[in-house]
Amino acid sequence: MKIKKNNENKYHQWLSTLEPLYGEREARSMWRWYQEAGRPEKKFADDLAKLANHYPIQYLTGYSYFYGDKYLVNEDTLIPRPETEELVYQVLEDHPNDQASLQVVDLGTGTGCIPITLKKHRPAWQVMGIDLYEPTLEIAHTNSALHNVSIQWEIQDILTLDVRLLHNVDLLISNPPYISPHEKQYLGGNVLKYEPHRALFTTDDQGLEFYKAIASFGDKLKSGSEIYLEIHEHNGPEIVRLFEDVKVFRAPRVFQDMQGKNRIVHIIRE
Ligand SMILES: C[S@@+](CC[C@H](N)C(=O)[O-])C[C@H]1O[C@@H](n2cnc3c(N)ncnc32)[C@H](O)[C@@H]1O
Repeated sequence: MKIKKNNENKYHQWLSTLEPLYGEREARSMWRWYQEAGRPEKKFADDLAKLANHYPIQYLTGYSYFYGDKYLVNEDTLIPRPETEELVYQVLEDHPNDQASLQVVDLGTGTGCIPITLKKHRPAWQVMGIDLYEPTLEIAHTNSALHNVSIQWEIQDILTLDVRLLHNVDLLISNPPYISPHEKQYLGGNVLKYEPHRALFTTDDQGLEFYKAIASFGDKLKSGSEIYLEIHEHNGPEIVRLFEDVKVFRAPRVFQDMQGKNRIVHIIRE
């Protein structure tokens, strides 16, 4: 009874602090998330102060969800986004055969949410996840162990990728950094302040450097292989042009997300 009363007080404190910042619905859903995470009681005041400062609840509790599954996250990993679930959905939808043994590579893997989900749904696939940063890949590795799937993890720079890795690849997938430096001003404080900038930003003004690198590997991919890319909603035409210019690809298809925004580009190697 005492505990319940204590929890009630906390709940009121929670709502009065977070509702003005996040709205009622979000503040309540964050409360449920917090309860589920089972944080130690003595951390409550500190945790609430962090959340009031827009620290993501996913980093606070150490996990997030992707495609219905739980993933460890920390400040070395981007928090997986719903748009990326649509990318994975498209790949699975286009490749329903769970017996085919395809070679799949995910460039810029973060938590490993893309390759792990693909491997869970298509166990016959051989899947590799690449990232430049060791602490990020450590989280991806732990996530694959938690999900009990076997993925090959590689440290590589996408911009100077060892193209021998692409030799036998059937599906190349990437949600690379695609926000240009001058768009920083439009990002929410929580994203800008706490999520890893190396996962978000490009160094070029158009946010295209990773797509340019991937298009340049084009001739190293085998005939019939496919590329699936998550893109910035404003960059569809430029990215299509980049791949058209290389002349080894069929006309790229652009898919819209549930909000009707350009979000995925699909390209097939001739
Ligand atoms: C937008 S995040 C995507 C993470 C994850 N795939 C997802 O969808 O949630 C981009 C990822 O690319 C990685 N990255 C950034 N620059 C890189 C580079 N030059 N080479 C390889 N990986 C890089 C970042 O560490 C980050 O994990």
